[in-house]
Amino acid sequence: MSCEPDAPLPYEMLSYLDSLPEPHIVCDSGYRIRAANAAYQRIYGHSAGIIGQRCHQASHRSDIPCDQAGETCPLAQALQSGQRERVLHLHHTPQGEEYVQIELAPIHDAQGELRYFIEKMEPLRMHAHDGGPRLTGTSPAFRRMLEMVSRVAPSDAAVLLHGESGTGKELVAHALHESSHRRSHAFVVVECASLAETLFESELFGHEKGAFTGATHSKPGLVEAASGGTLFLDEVGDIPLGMQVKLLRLLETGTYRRVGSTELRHVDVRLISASHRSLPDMVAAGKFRQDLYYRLSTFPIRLPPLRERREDIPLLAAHLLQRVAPGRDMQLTPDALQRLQGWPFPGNVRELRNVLERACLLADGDTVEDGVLAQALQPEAAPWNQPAPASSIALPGAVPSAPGATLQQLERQALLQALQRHAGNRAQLARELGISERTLYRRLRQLQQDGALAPGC
Ligand SMILES: Nc1ncnc2c1ncn2[C@@H]1O[C@H](COP(=O)(O)OP(=O)(O)OP(=O)(O)O)[C@@H](O)[C@H]1O
Repeated sequence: MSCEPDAPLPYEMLSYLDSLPEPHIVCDSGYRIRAANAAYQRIYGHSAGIIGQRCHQASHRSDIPCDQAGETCPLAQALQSGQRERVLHLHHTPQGEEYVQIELAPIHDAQGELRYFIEKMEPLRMHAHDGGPRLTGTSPAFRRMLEMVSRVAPSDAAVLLHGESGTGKELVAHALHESSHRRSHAFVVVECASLAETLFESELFGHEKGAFTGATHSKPGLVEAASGGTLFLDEVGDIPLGMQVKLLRLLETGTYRRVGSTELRHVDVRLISASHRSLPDMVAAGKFRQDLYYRLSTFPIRLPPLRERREDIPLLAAHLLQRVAPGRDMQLTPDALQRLQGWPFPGNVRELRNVLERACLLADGDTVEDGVLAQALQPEAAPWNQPAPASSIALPGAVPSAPGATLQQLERQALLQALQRHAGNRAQLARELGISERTLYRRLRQLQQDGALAPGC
């Protein structure tokens, strides 16, 4: 533990802090850093330099305390409340800028005087694995969402992530798992939209040998695979009604039965679910059980669409350019960046990623000029703006075009036209539309149910 030499802190306190695995610092009420523990030195490696500095200088490179710079300051809050305070801050660290969960505890002396503040710092894990996509953003809307993530991550509460397609729900689910005590166990994704009703139960709960035709051996389900870890139900609104009651039982009792077995099994999983559809509306329409909805949404988190956090586009673009063109050091010109910031992005971050990937393919060098970007944005716009080609194959129940058509009808028409252009290539079609393959699958299934598309198309 390193500590300021001319005013030694109680040895017992320093020795205790050194035994803790998380980075801790000790501050006085004048914001001065008095000591940093061994974990801090191990992780941040520059503790000697920060002793004697003010905490806002060390973490924010700011000469004024956080609360005077428009941020929440846990030390100022604790001075007022006399209690433990928690906040999420964006810190400068030797590894770059990093979101850190801060828990600050006030320490009193024998006379009840407030003497010190012990600050625990835990980085919020923003990606599923090193080198993988990383949750990126600093806008107020993004930070509000992240604050919720950091609050609920350490608990076992069921979290419901809701927001438009492409806003990063799966990425946030990973961040929740990685920032929880379950991170050394499995994170198992259940793609509810792509599981046929007949398969759902056996996929989720597993089955015994001979339970149904083709069950040649017994097989554990996804719930079992997630034991001790996190089960992520993506597009939870697509769970068949008949299955919802079984899921409810799992949530309420922690028990389930494999298909073809009477044996009741126990499992310990944390549940995170996601939906781009409004579950309360589905409850009102009788398509989703209310009791299950309440059970899943102990802690709901809304993911803001990209249009509510346009300030994040430059940072997101820089991050995504590295991902889509590794090793090329791609940059956008100021004009191109401005064009990007004016784009509506109905497909959110996924659409941004696709546009940038196309732009990198179209650009010859390391710079994406405005003209190239405009070209890259076209395929995103094309399905919504182009009239139906004259040679369009007549599909059963094709919807009318404007005037008088509703937005929903136009969207369906655009999808049918795009489908003709990409016959057979669903992945390419999904990329062009800026939606996930799962979302595309759902939309196609809806068209088939409505009779606008022949089954099997
Ligand atoms: N804040 C973010 N920072 C960096 N990348 C992001 C962010 N949000 C989303 N992405 C990227 O955008 C794409 C879509 O994200 P993701 O699949 O998590 O969205 P989703 O909301 O689950 O979509 P859907 O509802 O269609 O399943 C992914 O490539 C992901 O890495």
